[in-house]
Amino acid sequence: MTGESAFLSLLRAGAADPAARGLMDDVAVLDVGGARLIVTSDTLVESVHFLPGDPPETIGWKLAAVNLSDLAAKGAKPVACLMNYALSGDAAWDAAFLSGLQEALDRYGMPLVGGDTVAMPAGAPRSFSLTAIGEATSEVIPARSGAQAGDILYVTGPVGDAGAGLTVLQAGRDAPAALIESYRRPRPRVREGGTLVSAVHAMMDISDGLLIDTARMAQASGLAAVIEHIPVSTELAGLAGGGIGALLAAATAGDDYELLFALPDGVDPLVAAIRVGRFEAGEGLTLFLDGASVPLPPALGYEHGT
Ligand SMILES: Nc1ncnc2c1ncn2[C@@H]1O[C@H](COP(=O)(O)OP(=O)(O)OP(=O)(O)O)[C@@H](O)[C@H]1O
Ligand SMILES: Cc1ncc(C[n+]2csc(CCOP(=O)(O)O)c2C)c(N)n1
Ligand SMILES: [Mg+2]
Repeated sequence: MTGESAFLSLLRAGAADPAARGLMDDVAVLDVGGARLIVTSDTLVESVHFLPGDPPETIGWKLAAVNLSDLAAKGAKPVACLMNYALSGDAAWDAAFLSGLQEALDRYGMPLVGGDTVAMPAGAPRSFSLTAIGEATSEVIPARSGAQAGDILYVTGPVGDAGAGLTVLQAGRDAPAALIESYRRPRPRVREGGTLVSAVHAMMDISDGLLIDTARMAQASGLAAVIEHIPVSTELAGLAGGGIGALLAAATAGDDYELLFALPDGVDPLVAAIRVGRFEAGEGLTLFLDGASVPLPPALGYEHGT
């Protein structure tokens, strides 16, 4: 057993508490004294989640943003967060990281209320974790598992910009600033999540890629999903073209932090959204683009340890 999904399967076997939602969701949901808290935790590791040369302000921003994105996926209102910080060995770098973190926390109203600080052995990669706490804003908190046959699948924006930004940064090439910005400073869809929460049958954020995250929603819901459209930005189309290779790269790169949600056919999403597919009885994921069936790529998205 090496990969992330195999390890999660082991964890799921022991996740009996209802708050865990079977470890099949973006968050835990805790009933505490009449209130419902939404809790999520994410880690960023140097050379895994960000590049060693990325500006430290953007890494602080991204640590907050990836957690806020999971809260957004449940329509939760941010309440507070805790951070586990490994000193970088460079005080100016640490201060710049904190300024970027604070900017995001101020923007989305999520105060830092605690955490822990350590130093790592010399040469260790930088690594930071944040645990975000939100408050439910709806009676039913959407899971990944609620999609129904006939539902339409939407995303709140195009996919693949961040992945393309990473690719050009890794290659040391020039790229439209928007792509690099998407990679370094993702914008969590907190407002959209709050609007969508009462209408959707299922909702999650796209962190690992449109294809793999759709497959997860389909599996959690006991349905088949058909992807019929892979939306890309004009910047990405300008850089990579609209060929099938470019579209599949966009749908599998991950780091998008758009919301992916299922709505009954005919229901208006009420936020800017792009229709990407539908759910039907059965199981698995199929791709059907421009009226033709397209074989799935070997990897549907990003998975640690594979
Ligand atoms: N080491 C762990 N211990 C306990 N639960 C875990 C662990 N790793 C993941 N989980 C849980 O497994 C579930 C699925 O995790 P997954 O990483 O697929 O979702 P996510 O947090 O939305 O994604 P991302 O990490 O890309 O933001 C979540 O409920 C998560 O809290
Ligand atoms: C340097 C570098 N290489 C690769 C990637 C791509 N990447 C890493 S983790 C992840 C999924 C989300 O993370 P998690 O599942 O841990 O929340 C993605 C898409 C990156 N961001 N930076
Ligand atoms: Mg998530």
